[in-house]
Amino acid sequence: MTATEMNGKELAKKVRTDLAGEVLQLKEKGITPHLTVIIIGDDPASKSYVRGKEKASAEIGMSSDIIALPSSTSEQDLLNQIDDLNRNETVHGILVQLPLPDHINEQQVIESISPEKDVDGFHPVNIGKMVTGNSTFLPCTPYGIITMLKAHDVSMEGKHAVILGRSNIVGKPIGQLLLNENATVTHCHSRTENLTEYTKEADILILAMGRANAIRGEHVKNGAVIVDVGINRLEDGSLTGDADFPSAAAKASKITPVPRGVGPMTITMLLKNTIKAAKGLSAVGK
Ligand SMILES: Nc1nc(=O)c2c([nH]1)NC[C@@H]1CN(c3ccc(C(=O)N[C@@H](CCC(=O)O)C(=O)O)cc3)C=[N+]21
Repeated sequence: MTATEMNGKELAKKVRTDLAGEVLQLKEKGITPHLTVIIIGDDPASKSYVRGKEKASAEIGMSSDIIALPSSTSEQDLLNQIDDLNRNETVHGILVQLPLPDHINEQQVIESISPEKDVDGFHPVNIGKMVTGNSTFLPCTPYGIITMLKAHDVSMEGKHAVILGRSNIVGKPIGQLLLNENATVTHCHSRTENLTEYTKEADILILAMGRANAIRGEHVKNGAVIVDVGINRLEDGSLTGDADFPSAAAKASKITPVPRGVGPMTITMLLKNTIKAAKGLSAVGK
């Protein structure tokens, strides 16, 4: 089989056109959806992602601002900033760019963001709602993946979805969302024995372990749907996924490229969550 490409950049463009319409409607009511991004330190990759979020917000008519703090910022200073943003009614979404410096407790910071402004969907309240299937803010990458699979008519019901990777922001939550779609879900990770026995059985294979070009055609079931969440920067500066694209695409029925796959969908879902926050739909009782 030769796979068709699920192009996230093209789908993102379509979805963002719809979102721009929603922003316009909100603006007519006097509400401009606003996202505040906090970035600590000067990691080039983080800075580039944050610029991407700012640009995407502007393109659909939303407003955003970036609070750039030095890597020496104390945890208390960061918590104080978040507290101000929680109280600021003009701010609808708050995103703290991860990873944080070692001296700051990431979980503490995530829990300090008001669940109603947690457009990343990382707060335990929002994770709990996702698990029970009555979500408010779904985490952006898994939400983007499900949106892509549905847009490409991939049936999930009863299918065996195998996930490689168990991070809090991708591996664990995508498993929950696939389960909510009635897939049969297997989580694999770095300690999994005989990994390829699982990958070869996958109808839907989610690659989120961060190992450049590690999964090749010989590890993939004929006709499988592959979603590649890997973002691996090679020495020559180019970006590649966790799949060895040519050989994996030769076996699969559908596959996402890297770049222009899951990444642009992640940002799109962040915009969608921020608009939802601006509508006040996350507030208790609404
Ligand atoms: N609080 C928080 N929320 C996040 O959502 C978050 C985070 N921290 N930390 C880092 C990761 C990574 N992430 C990406 C989003 C878009 C692309 C993306 O659009 N990539 C483009 C290519 C970009 C390039 O060329 O560098 C693409 O795949 O086509 C990539 C990576 C969000 N993250």
